[in-house]
Amino acid sequence: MLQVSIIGASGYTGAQLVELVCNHPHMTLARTFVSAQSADSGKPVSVLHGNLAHMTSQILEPISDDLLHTLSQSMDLVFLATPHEASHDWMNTLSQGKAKILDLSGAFRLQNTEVFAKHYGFAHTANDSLAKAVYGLAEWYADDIANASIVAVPGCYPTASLSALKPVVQAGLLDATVRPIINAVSGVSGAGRKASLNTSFYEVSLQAYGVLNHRHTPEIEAYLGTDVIFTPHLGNFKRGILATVTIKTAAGTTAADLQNAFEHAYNGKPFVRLRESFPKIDDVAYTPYVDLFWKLDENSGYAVITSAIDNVMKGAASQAIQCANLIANLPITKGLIGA
Ligand SMILES: NC(=O)C1=CN([C@@H]2O[C@H](COP(=O)(O)OP(=O)(O)OC[C@H]3O[C@@H](n4cnc5c(N)ncnc54)[C@H](OP(=O)(O)O)[C@@H]3O)[C@@H](O)[C@H]2O)C=CC1
Ligand SMILES: CC(=O)N[C@@H](CCC(=O)OP(=O)(O)O)C(=O)O
Repeated sequence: MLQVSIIGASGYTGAQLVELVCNHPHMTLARTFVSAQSADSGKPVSVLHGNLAHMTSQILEPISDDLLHTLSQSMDLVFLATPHEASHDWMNTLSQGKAKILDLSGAFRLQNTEVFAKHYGFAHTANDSLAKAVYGLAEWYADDIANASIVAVPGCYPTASLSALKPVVQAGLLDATVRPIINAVSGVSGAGRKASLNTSFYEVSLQAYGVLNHRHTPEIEAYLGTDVIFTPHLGNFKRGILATVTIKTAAGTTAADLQNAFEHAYNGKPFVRLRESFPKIDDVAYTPYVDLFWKLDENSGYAVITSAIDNVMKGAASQAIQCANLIANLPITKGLIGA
């Protein structure tokens, strides 16, 4: 059994990981952590997340530098479901032992440290760890992930956006002179569990934010290889992302070409469902799937692709488990689909 610890286990993605690890037939949840000063340290994780009540009696422990070192030596897998700064500051210590680290934050997704500093607001100084980090978009970088000691699990919007766009780029069907336009709506769980006015029940409506400067724009561009216009929106629902992606296809592209591109990209990829109509958020909420559908106007060359995911699952925790399965040489579906 793989010995697993989760740091940030009281948050939305951390608690989702607790559930997935407890249900995983090859993983044992050894320890769960919150920050050193957390008001929740000493509490059972199931007191904060009642859906876990039947599943675990794990207590949330306060993390410390000494413990990071211990975990690096004693665990097989450590999941970081923590703020970017915390993951950044801890990675060098955590990654020095045998443990493989799966980081759900954005701290190790961008190899360009200037772009990182501009979008994350602090300098990247964990150079050795950054050099080792592999981007965890599981359907696209499986071989690299399988051999990685540090996985930077993608952001939720980049997962939805790249899943829609990469097949088109890979097949050479994108007119690269016209930037893809991504409009995406996320449920409030995307903003994390901490209380804030913007995400309180009475305030949340449907609104664009981060316009033309969201940190996921450079992440999408880095792993797509082309610039995009990305506009996130906050919606008044709990879980899920619906991304509507408008592209100009290369001259002469047919509907059959697009169909072939998606079928080729996702043949044998059990978490990607190529749908026969436009997916809705309820189709994927609380699941590890990406649902895709598209329509091409062959006259104008414009196509609209819809991508739907659960931000906490495929956009974070279940994608991290996919990556862990790859590292452990287990079937990628283990603990997520079927037995
Ligand atoms: N929510 C989502 O849909 C997605 C989130 N992510 C990323 O995953 C990470 C976790 O997100 P999410 O679960 O939403 O966040 P939450 O705010 O819900 O949870 C954050 C967790 O980290 C703990 N924490 C906060 N500060 C520290 C610290 N300095 N040291 C140790 N633990 C700390 C919190 O507990 P406490 O403060 O009590 O210590 C809590 O357990 C973030 O980096 C986020 O950007 C990525 C993809 C999707
Ligand atoms: C609705 C909402 O606020 N969503 C978050 C994205 C969550 C995510 O993917 O997180 P990281 O890239 O930070 O890991 C945001 O826009 O900041």
